[in-house]
Amino acid sequence: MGNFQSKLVSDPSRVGTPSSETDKTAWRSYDYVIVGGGTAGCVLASRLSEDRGTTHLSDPRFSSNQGVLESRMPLAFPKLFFTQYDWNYETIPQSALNDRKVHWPRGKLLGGTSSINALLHHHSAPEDYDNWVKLGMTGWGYNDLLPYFRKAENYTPSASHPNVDVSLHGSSGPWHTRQADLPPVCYAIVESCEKIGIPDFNTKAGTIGAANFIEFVDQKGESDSTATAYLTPDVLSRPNLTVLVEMSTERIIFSDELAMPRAIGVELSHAAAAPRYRVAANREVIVCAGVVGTPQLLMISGIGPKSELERFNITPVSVLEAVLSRAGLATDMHQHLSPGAVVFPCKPGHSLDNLSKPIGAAVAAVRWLLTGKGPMSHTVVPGAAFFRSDNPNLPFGPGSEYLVEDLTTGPGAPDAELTWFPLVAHPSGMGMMPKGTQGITLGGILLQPKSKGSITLKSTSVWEKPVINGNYMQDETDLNFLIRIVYLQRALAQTPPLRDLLDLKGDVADVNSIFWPGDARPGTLTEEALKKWLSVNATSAWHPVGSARMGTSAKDSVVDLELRVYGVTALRICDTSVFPTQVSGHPCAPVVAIAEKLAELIKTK
Ligand SMILES: Cc1cc2nc3c(=O)[nH]c(=O)nc-3n(C[C@H](O)[C@H](O)[C@H](O)COP(=O)(O)OP(=O)(O)OC[C@H]3O[C@@H](n4cnc5c(N)ncnc54)[C@H](O)[C@@H]3O)c2cc1C
Repeated sequence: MGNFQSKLVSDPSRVGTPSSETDKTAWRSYDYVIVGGGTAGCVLASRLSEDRGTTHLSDPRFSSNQGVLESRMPLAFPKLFFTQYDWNYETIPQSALNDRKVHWPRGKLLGGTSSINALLHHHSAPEDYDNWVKLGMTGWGYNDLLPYFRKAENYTPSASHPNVDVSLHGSSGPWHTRQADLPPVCYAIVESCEKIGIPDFNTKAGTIGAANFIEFVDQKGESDSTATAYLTPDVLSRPNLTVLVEMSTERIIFSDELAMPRAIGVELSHAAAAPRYRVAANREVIVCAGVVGTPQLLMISGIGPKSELERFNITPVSVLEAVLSRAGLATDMHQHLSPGAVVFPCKPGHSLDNLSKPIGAAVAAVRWLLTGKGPMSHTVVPGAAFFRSDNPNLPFGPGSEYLVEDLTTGPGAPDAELTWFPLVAHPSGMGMMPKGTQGITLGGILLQPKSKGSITLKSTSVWEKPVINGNYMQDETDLNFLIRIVYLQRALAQTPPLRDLLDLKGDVADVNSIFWPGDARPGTLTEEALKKWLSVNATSAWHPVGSARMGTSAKDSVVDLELRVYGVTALRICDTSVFPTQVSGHPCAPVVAIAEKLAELIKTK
């Protein structure tokens, strides 16, 4: 479409037709209308516009990723939390988490959550996808997706990481990945992991293992979101691509003239009370609004569970019970849960805690600006160990007494992850601690929790956030997993070479100290105290998926195997909401691979 000089368009009158115009043939039209310029949306916009099909991409309010320094400086991503670039969702009070509301950050700028995330490039376990095939999703196994993981990626090997199996990585895709130079403590942790029985995970030996991550950071040391990777100046200058910003899609419009409703366009606006504009989709509307935005928009547009549509008097277009809603019920939104940050004191010179001093941060920032190197050029959570909580050879200590179920996707897949931060992280993992404190932090992720969450409409307006219920730790097995993770963290800290860098005294008796339970006095580490600590510190690990899942039947899923929404035509979904089940790792590279696969599928039809 169009001859826009501006690469990002924020004036809806230039791209749409006022909603007062009822003659659909008069609406401005595009071949594809992509709702949501997030992680998956940017991939689709870029790939679909390669062949000059017409693409229109929309993203709400806070427009460009350009000029947002914290989105380009790898270590700085937590600084975007609670800002205008974060949707700032939160759950309702969680009874098992001391009635706390849990923050759910989501990116509100081009690139979506890939513009505010921790930059970890991880495929998750092959069995996760092979399990999708077992559930009937032919064509979505690991070997089906691997070419798309590779197609997206432009990996630069590093002499300091010779174990990486490069056959699993692409070398000519748009998305730059690499390994960073990290503080020595990060390598010491990997060595200690090997000593307790968790080997390197970057090899063909499998996804159970420990390593410092490959990060989506380019050769200049800058974060590479899908916006910077896929919407380059060249792509943005394509005459057939219009990227619309500072706006929300308020609803999908369907034609009622056919036997099966057809998505014919969307309605957009700047603000709840602003004028509305319509754009028509000649071929398809593709919703990429993310795990919260997608089910919300579907329900508001008439696609969702009968009871939820009735509750808000929404005219049904397609009744699909699997769109997440159902107030108060645990449905199938998969998520990840973290026990919280366990901090261990360390000897001087081994952590990045100098960055908590303004002068230390300023020197590091200037170094990064001038050279692209130094601590600002890598993520704050650079490595992890993936393991099975039922591995009898791991030193869970007293944690072994807490029973866990096998909820993994296969014998080679992990159910838990132990992460590390080379500094003292705030208890919620998002900030720096008081001056003078030196330490390293071990985090953790329960990868396959038994408790599932739900999303419910609050109103019929996209301008009002929906109700999110994480439903965390409603099943005791989830609590038991977290207890095992904490005991494994303590065992790791006691293992050289990590132990030699730490300053452990084992005498912290105050359960409110940042060094409890990491350096706890043994007698204080009672079951009651640890469970209380977990209820106060456990939090979301930022990976909800599956709120509009793929499946073989409209009875228990929302999209078919080509990501087409059941019960309507010309409407697809492509984002983490379509994951049929949770992956036992990090979902950003998987959703990019899914978007690459869908783009090819659409282009070759
Ligand atoms: C803090 C944090 C750290 C993370 N770290 C990692 C990591 O290191 N590695 C990893 O693999 N995963 C990580 N994740 C998870 C991962 O980033 C996300 O799962 C993934 O990026 C989600 O992609 P998506 O396409 O589903 O949605 P998003 O990227 O969130 O995109 C959705 C887009 O839709 C837009 N939108 C919503 N509603 C509307 C509407 N009505 N109209 C128009 N646009 C709309 C949003 O603004 C957004 O741009 C992290 C997540 C968080 C929050």
